[in-house]
Amino acid sequence: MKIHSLGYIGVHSTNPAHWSHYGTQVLGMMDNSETLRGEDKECVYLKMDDRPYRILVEAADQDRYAFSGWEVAGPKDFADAINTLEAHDVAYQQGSADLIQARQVQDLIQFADPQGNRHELYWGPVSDFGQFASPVGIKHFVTGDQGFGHVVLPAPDFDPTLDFYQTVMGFELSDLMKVRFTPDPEEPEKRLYFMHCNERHHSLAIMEAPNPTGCVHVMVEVNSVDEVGRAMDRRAAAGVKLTGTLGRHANDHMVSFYMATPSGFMVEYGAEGRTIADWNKYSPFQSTVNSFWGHDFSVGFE
Ligand SMILES: Cc1ccc(O)c(O)c1CC[C@@H]1C(=O)CC[C@]2(C)C(=O)CC[C@@H]12
Ligand SMILES: [Fe+2]
Repeated sequence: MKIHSLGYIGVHSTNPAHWSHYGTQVLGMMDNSETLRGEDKECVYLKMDDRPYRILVEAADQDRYAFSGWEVAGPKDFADAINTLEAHDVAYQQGSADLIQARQVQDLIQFADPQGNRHELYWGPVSDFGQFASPVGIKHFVTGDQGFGHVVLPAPDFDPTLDFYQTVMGFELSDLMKVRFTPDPEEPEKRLYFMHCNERHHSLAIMEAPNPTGCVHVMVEVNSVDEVGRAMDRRAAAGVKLTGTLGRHANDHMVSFYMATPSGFMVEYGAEGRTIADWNKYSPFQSTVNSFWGHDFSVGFE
């Protein structure tokens, strides 16, 4: 299947109002819930560009990442995607009219990867082209054809999950890492595979470790390093936990830091990520370091 981009993410929250405050005052997005909320008076829609929303927060009895929404470019790619799922015996659910209305798309299906990570696939987002006006003065998030950003999902059952993303969903490998989480040399290395579906270096990564929050992190990208610095200040002012210090990644060249979200997983807030215009000229590598500099994750365990 041919995926255009990561369109939106869904999170579950025991208190969606926390996400409204976090989304507007820390992330710097707009709360577009008043316009989009239907019957569900609790859910929060966060807007970061000309789309009506890119983060959807649903009230639930658990704080966790809920689903990734993948966009395909039109009805033909949508039909092709369904054929591919059927050919691989992947169970999927057709979205109801109510769900399609709530998501503001033309058509939508839901399915899970072999690990149980939930996905939605849709085409034709509804847009009123309402301008993005950040409550904290961010010029713009880097989205468009590169999509929302990226998501890192847990995949302790690594091989079938990797195969699903590459063979069924059509992601291609950007690069990979083998990570040791403990100093114990007996402990086998865990794989971390970065994959792409457009010019963004990676829209998806899978990590060979469980995560009770349903997600390792999601990344959003702003237009300048100064904007990352201002987000660091807002993070500190709001008393949000820093989980990874500022650094520049070796693979996608992103300058970013990591912090907690109200639903347990982390958000990576970055700028200056590179794009790959021609993947035919690119060759995947294995990196042995996270970053050229920075990105100390030990602060998250303090
Ligand atoms: C290494 C790397 C490259 C590009 C990225 O966008 C990116 O997020 C990362 C770091 C991924 C990852 C993490 O999020 C949590 C802590 C991790 C698991 C590590 O301990 C190594 C890689 C880290
Ligand atoms: Fe990341």
